[in-house]
Amino acid sequence: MTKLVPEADAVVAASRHFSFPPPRTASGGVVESCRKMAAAQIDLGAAVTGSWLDSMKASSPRHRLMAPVVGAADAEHDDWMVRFFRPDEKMEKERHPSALSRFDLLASAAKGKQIAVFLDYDGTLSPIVEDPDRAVMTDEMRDAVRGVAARFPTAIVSGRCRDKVFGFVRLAELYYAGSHGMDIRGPTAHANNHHGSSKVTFPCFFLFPCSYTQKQQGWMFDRCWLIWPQQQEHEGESVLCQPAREFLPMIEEVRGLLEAKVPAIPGAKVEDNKFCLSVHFRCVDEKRWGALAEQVRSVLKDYPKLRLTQGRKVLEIRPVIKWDKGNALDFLLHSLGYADRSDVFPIYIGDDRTDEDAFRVLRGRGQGAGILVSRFPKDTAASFSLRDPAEVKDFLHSLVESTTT
Ligand SMILES: O=P(O)(O)OC[C@H]1O[C@H](O[C@H]2O[C@H](CO)[C@@H](O)[C@H](O)[C@H]2O)[C@H](O)[C@@H](O)[C@@H]1O
Repeated sequence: MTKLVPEADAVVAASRHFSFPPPRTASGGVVESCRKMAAAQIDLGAAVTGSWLDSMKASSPRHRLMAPVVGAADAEHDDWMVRFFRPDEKMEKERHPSALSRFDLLASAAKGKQIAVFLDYDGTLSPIVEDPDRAVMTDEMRDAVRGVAARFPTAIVSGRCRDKVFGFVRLAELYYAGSHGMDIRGPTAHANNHHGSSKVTFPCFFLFPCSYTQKQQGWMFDRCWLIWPQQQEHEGESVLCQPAREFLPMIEEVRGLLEAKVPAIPGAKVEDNKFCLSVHFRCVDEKRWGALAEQVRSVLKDYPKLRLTQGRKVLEIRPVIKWDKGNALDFLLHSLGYADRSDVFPIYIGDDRTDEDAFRVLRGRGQGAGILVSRFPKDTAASFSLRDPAEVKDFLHSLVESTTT
């Protein structure tokens, strides 16, 4: 049976929005710009150089593991939400109000704008569990996501391998950004999609037949796939963006090395996320965390083109290119043709540190809302909060209801 994890460790969230298909660009299109953006942002100093063990402990604070009574944690959370709240002041003055109880704030900010929804997976759409292979999503959550996707461009933005997260979500009408945004693909089905914002402005190798769209009062292309031969995975699959393609052989090599070493630490597990790797230590005795960190370090020292980041009880190994969920959000906004529009309202929901990159993008754009999923107060660039996936589901339903005429 899937074991739910009772604690809440370090988390943060972000949001993203796509409009499809991508706009034409002078530099050769959105894939080319994806390549250039990645190349321009190589982060040579990102490898963890301090104490890995300290960092692992810091990301798993004891007070979160040992919150003595639920009431105490609740009080702390409420304080976090309302610390700077004054009813007459603007949204920014409220610290991280609940996106549910202050749905009115969010709805009024979004009024008249094109909403787009970006969803992290683990800890956001599915509860954190001990076995990463069992982090399934409920049918109720799937229905909620389906409802949102029928109204707004919707994307899953996950650290997982894209195929794997698709296997959990199983909704073909969504955009998927796997491997922390290093593997982005558009929808493969439209399923009652009435976004009303799709315009074909991008040169494509394949165009699907166009159709008359009443809402737009004109002929529109239903769908358009860009096939970039170098990055195509298999026949018929379209890939929008894979900025770390050249790192695949290296990641594969490191995966083999880690899989040979890591099982020596009981409970440790290597997960292949295609353009990145996860080394899980949720089930490792804390006394062995240092040994695990040393195993990983001994492998990575020979790979200066890889860097290490941390998630929830997981060490994440990825290419040194500066490409994260924030870049993926930017890319998708460009792809949707929303990048320069002021009437767009991207909503990004996530629970992990990696989602902060996307929250920051929203802050930088001065658009939309980042919603952090967390039971505990945290430093975050998000504007709103939700406690857990159950509240995320309720929020998604509220979003649909508030925009149903
Ligand atoms: O960006 P995300 O979709 O949130 O993915 C981040 C990582 O999520 C998964 O690990 C986390 O969830 C597991 C299942 O609940 C849990 O066992 C683990 O401790 C968490 O770190 C996934 O397995 C990783 O590969 C992702 O990088």
